[in-house]
Amino acid sequence: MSLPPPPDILKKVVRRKVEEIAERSARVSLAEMARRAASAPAPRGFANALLAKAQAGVPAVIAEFKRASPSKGLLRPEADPAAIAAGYQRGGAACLSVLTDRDFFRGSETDLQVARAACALPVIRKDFIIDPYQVYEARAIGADAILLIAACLTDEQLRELDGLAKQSGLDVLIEVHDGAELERALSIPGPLIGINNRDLRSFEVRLDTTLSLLPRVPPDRLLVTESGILERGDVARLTAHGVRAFLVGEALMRAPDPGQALRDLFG
Ligand SMILES: O=P(O)(O)OC[C@@H](O)[C@@H](O)c1c[nH]c2ccccc12
Repeated sequence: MSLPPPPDILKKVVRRKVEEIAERSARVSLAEMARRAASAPAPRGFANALLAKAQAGVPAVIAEFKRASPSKGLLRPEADPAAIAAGYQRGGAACLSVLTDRDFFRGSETDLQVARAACALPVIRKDFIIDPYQVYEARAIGADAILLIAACLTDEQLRELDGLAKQSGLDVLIEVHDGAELERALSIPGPLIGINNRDLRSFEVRLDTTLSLLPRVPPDRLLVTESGILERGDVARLTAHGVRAFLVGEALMRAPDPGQALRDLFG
């Protein structure tokens, strides 16, 4: 895993997504996917689960199921989503995040469905969502929320996908990495703002990304700090600056017992 990253993995992933969406909508039409979305079971309330923890003064943690990533290679390729999701719930997670991208993260829709069925936690579909088709698909497979990454969407796409998600009953986590993206995200109403400490273009991770943008996040938004939270010191540093919500993957997925690792990190 010491190879340098491709110059812009985000572009590469988005190019592949465009192909993937064409393949998928040839198999299951947009209209059919919209029907499946409309008949999916009621969402579990992703944003509310986070807000409840944060308001209670305990860290609101989104614990992530991730088998592999372009930046870290294989983390736990044979992991069992049911066992890990149940462990995350026992470990005190507020919510679950499941990577569904296949080609870059070795995830799948099935991983999300299996993980969600094994616990009572609300689940966010972690993928590169660029098209309404994927929003319906998220709802159809039972997701309670989706991630929208500002870096790969125009303002118009952000608004359209956000609106469609909310109409479908999904909560939305808008992810930003710099001040310009934060301004764009703040123009869209909603309780959650994700700040990704990892630059998806270079893979560089700096917790200072969160700390430097934090003063610009209004108090009526819940800031979710994402990526690179590896040890208790990281949590302490962010908490000391008022951060109340965390998205953590690698540190948990690499541990022998991910649920216990969650407790150790935040307990
Ligand atoms: O494994 P980490 O460093 O704890 O990071 C988790 C999560 O933030 C990361 O997986 C992530 C954040 N935004 C993304 C967008 C796409 C794919 C993955 C991500």
